[in-house]
Amino acid sequence: MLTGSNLSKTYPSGKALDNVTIHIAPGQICGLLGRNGAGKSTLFKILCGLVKPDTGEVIINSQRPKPIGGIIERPGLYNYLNAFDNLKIFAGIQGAPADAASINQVLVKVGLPLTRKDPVRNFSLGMKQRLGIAIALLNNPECLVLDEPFSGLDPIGVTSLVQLIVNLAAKENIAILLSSHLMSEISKCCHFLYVIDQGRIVNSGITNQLISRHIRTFSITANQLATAKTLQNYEVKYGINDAKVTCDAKDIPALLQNLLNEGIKVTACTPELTLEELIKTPAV
Ligand SMILES: Nc1ncnc2c1ncn2[C@@H]1O[C@H](COP(=O)(O)OP(=O)(O)OP(=O)(O)O)[C@@H](O)[C@H]1O
Repeated sequence: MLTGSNLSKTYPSGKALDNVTIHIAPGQICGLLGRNGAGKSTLFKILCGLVKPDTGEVIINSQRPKPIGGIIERPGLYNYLNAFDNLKIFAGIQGAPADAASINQVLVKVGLPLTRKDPVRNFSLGMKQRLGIAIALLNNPECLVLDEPFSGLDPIGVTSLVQLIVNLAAKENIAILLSSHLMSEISKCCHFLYVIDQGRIVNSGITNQLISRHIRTFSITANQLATAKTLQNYEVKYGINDAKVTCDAKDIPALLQNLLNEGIKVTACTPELTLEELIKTPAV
């Protein structure tokens, strides 16, 4: 169990964290959502013991040799060495088993091929992220913190990293905290979400509940939507291929029926949620 309790931090540039409290249970994946400069990295650095908070404390109940491991900003790698040698060096630094079998086991755990013997400077961003996670996993930590793990990855890279994170939480029973400013990516793998803005937690909750509570925008796809009379009763933004309609979720069945009555066949109706909405309208 990882608990950050009443954490505050002020830099000369201003207040970066303001009385932040978070909890993450073993096997749980928590997402920290926030815009640039919201305080995500500062919180991660405090949790990892890299920055001292002005007030508050971090408590990790752990029987494992390493309470917490993680990647903050980018994984720090020796780019001129291969993945195996990177892991061997970090295992030496962290006092983790550095024999070939143990290193290969970690490579397999994060889905890196044992056959790649070339320097990691040749690796794709996704592979570098995996190697960073492998280094963080050395010594079997209780908690894993990943700062913007999906940044720069293509959709296939995101999907496969999401799968890795989900597997790690479930199989290794690790408490995982990851940050992002993108709703769609973080909502795919997190059990619980915290929303941070200007250093404060402004919203939080079980992911599904938080999302359904705040959805007010639906993307509707159909032919001839621009001429639909039904939509004249709603706030609508027309896109090239869809119309974004603002309304309560309970109004959607009637809206779709009215469109059908007009002869407009809806082919997709997708709920949309932006970070701005989660920041703007906190939970009651
Ligand atoms: N070492 C530092 N010295 C001075 N100010 C800092 C320092 N680190 C962070 N800050 C400031 O604290 C605030 C929060 O920064 P932080 O990096 O924690 O945000 P973030 O949510 O991680 O942003 P991003 O998504 O852009 O990485 C920002 O205003 C930032 O400029």
